[in-house]
Amino acid sequence: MKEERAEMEEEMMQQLRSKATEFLLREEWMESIKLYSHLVSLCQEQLSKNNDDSDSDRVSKLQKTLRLALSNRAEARSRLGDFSEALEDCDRALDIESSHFKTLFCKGKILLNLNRYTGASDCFKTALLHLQDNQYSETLHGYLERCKKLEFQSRTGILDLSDWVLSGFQGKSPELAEHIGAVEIKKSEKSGRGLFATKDIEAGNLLLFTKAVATVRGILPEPGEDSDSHSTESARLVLWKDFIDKVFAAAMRCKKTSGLISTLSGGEDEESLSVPDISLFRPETGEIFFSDEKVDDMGRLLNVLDVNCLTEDAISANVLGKNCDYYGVGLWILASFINHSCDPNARRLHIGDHLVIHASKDIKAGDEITFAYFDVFLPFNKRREMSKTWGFYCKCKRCRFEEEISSRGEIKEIEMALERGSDMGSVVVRLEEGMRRRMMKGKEKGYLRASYWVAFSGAYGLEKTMKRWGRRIPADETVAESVAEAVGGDERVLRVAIEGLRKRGGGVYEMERALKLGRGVYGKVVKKQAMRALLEL
Ligand SMILES: C[S@@+](CC[C@H](N)C(=O)[O-])C[C@H]1O[C@@H](n2cnc3c(N)ncnc32)[C@H](O)[C@@H]1O
Repeated sequence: MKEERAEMEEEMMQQLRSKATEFLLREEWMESIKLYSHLVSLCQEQLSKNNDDSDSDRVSKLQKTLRLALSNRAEARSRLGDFSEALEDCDRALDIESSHFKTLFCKGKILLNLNRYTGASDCFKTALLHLQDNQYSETLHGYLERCKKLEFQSRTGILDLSDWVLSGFQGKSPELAEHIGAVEIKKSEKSGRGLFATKDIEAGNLLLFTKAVATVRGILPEPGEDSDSHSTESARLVLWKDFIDKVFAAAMRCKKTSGLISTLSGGEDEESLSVPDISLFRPETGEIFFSDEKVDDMGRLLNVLDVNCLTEDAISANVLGKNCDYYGVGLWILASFINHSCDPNARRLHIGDHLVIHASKDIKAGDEITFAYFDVFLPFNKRREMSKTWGFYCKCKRCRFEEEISSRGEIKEIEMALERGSDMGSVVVRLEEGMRRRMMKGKEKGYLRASYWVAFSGAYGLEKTMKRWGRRIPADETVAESVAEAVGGDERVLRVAIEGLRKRGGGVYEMERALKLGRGVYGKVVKKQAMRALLEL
């Protein structure tokens, strides 16, 4: 009787196993997970019943089936991006057979996806030791190479995208690691928390690079002949809805993601928010217990996204590769702790779904890291309006200085001349002479030149204007450098500097100056030759 039942149970398990495998092979992951889960329960039930069974053959057969079910369920779960649960399955399968090739391979791929390069590498190495079929050898070596490259990037924060840039951004964007440099989260004098440097950082060096929780991209119709602002807005709303769904799904799939999202500001009283330890954001920190997870509160999630999302085409960002043709929005968790300044010391670069943040000026240990939320090449009053739409008043050094002088007659005259559409050359001359009279120096000059950048670029761009005013206007490269030193450069400043360089037929020294400006704008992500290609030099 007992034997008969055992036979029936065995047959049932066989059927389950072959059906589940069929779904797995057909890539019907959900169905196969369902059946493997059933098989796992049956095996566990049988094993507990056979605890004291003297039939060791049967116990070992059951263990084998359980190991197979766990290993295959891990594969299916990982294909759905359910990495935490897939990892648990792998560990359980490896507890049964620590050298099981398929499970080691699957676990390695999962750890690689979770940016845990050393753990992934260990799995691939152990899998190589237990390789029975040489056809996998090349694949495993390929994975080991990838782990090595990504671990180096992650540890050193050094990227070299030269080949990709020199190929004209052909193919997919390069695979990037997660890197958190010399930074920490602390209370900020601006509001709530901010990101701070823990070491001196040279301009161009990378502060962090990180993959988005989710991104969406699309082409927004330009308001014009074929569409109006209403259709642009509806297209944006469709993308936004898709984005919310993606963030929600990512948070539901991974407890760590959901916990980290819950540390972000939802625009409430920021002073009351706690300061999370930077180690929580490191990929090696696995599952974490968060006491106040609030991600299933849709209202709060929407507020968090509203406060923390970044658009790729912002003026303070550069986009490399094909994404620059799209409107893109994303959520990058650690970058969300960076506050705004009109006198920023960092910029961002978008590569695929990665955000790369670099120092756009030299940063001292203890300084707060800031980037611009909006265009800071605008006069003080315009910037104030912009920061108001973000719900704060910027009180950075530059704003404090410009607020103080904003009521002066000469500033008012310059603004009126700009409004009247006066000759840009005369506006620049008026500003430069005013600064000379007031004996302004260094950064103060850079601040005002950035604020009235439109006048400078307008003047440099018109031969007629330069003929008339040229002798009373400082050289384009001098202005570009003083602006970059004060508020960090951007592509517009670079363009003016490079145009000037071209006109003068630029020597080695001038070329070096342009490359230095380029490193401030793009960061040190390419070697010299590729930087020249980026700058079209
Ligand atoms: C992306 S979060 C930055 C991190 C935020 N301070 C925190 O504690 O989570 C954006 C919010 O920070 C605040 N913020 C950013 N820059 C600021 C600034 N310069 N002055 C005042 N508040 C600022 C605003 O409340 C803004 O909505």
